[in-house]
Amino acid sequence: MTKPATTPPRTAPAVARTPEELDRLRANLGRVALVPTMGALHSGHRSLIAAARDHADTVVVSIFVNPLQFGPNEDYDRYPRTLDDDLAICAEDGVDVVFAPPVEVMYPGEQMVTVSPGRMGRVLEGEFRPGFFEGVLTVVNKLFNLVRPDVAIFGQKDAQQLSVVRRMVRDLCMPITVMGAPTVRDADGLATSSRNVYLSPEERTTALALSRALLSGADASVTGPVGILSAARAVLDEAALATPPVAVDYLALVDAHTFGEVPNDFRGEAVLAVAAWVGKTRLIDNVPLTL
Ligand SMILES: Nc1ncnc2c1ncn2[C@@H]1O[C@H](COP(=O)(O)OP(=O)(O)OP(=O)(O)O)[C@@H](O)[C@H]1O
Ligand SMILES: CC(C)(CO)[C@@H](O)C(=O)[O-]
Ligand code: BAL
Repeated sequence: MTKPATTPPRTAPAVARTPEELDRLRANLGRVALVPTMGALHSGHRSLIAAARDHADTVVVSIFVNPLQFGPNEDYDRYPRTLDDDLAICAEDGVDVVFAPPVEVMYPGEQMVTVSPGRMGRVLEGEFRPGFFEGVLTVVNKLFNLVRPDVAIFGQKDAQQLSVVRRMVRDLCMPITVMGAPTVRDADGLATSSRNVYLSPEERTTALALSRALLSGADASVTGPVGILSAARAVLDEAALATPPVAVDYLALVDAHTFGEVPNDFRGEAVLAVAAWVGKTRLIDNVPLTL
């Protein structure tokens, strides 16, 4: 006789919406891991939650679409908000606490004091999204102060964000370990992202050029920075002629620690990063390379 398949019991996470509710849950948490998110959870977020489980006794997921990191013409208003589905995923993945504050709780008045990312935050994403990293670091700082995690997990998919957060923790002596988790991709290579829901089927097909370009660059890694960039650029140039086209904001090969562009004789950890528009959707992707 075969044993019937059993599904593990689902326990709904405790949900806190205010710092006070969070404080009431604080007793006996042991080692705490925080996974900061903007919700609309997908397989990428779930991999961060799994990594958090491996490194802590208590997993806290924050869900907050942070207005401070969106520019005036960006997608703050239409960003997907799917809290009920997110809570079901958190229950399935054994998240202990979800911190989902309303905007008034995180920003009760004018945010006069903010965190500056320095020059690392002014290139690539920082150049195309002015104020973005200042908004990210300010909210991440608030989340760290409210949740007080021992470890915080961020995705390599947002490689510059991961590096800038690491640098904030180092430069401001914050007692937190920052961990990076690898990029999760769909079977066709597209990095999973909450914004992928904006893509029409045709746009999604075009969008595959981003991961193809990165793969092509990585395959050319023995040829050095110039060869890597021209291999990736060739794929993107072709995709610029597709219907609908890919419109590139940047393609860059940068030092993984400083996000400065690498010289041709560079040796060390690098990141080949791309940001591009497909229709009205802006996508980013990257691949880490050791040169
Ligand atoms: N495909 C992925 N693989 C690994 N980590 C990911 C992936 N997508 C997002 N993350 C990580 O999840 C965390 C929360 O990101 P966020 O909620 O902004 O999701 P997102 O899918 O990146 O959304 P967006 O579409 O806004 O870029 C970040 O640390 C981010 O790097
Ligand atoms: C880190 C973060 C949750 C801050 O709002 C956001 O930038 C994100 O989801 O990557
Ligand atoms: N995933 C980074 C958050 C943002 O694009 O606003």
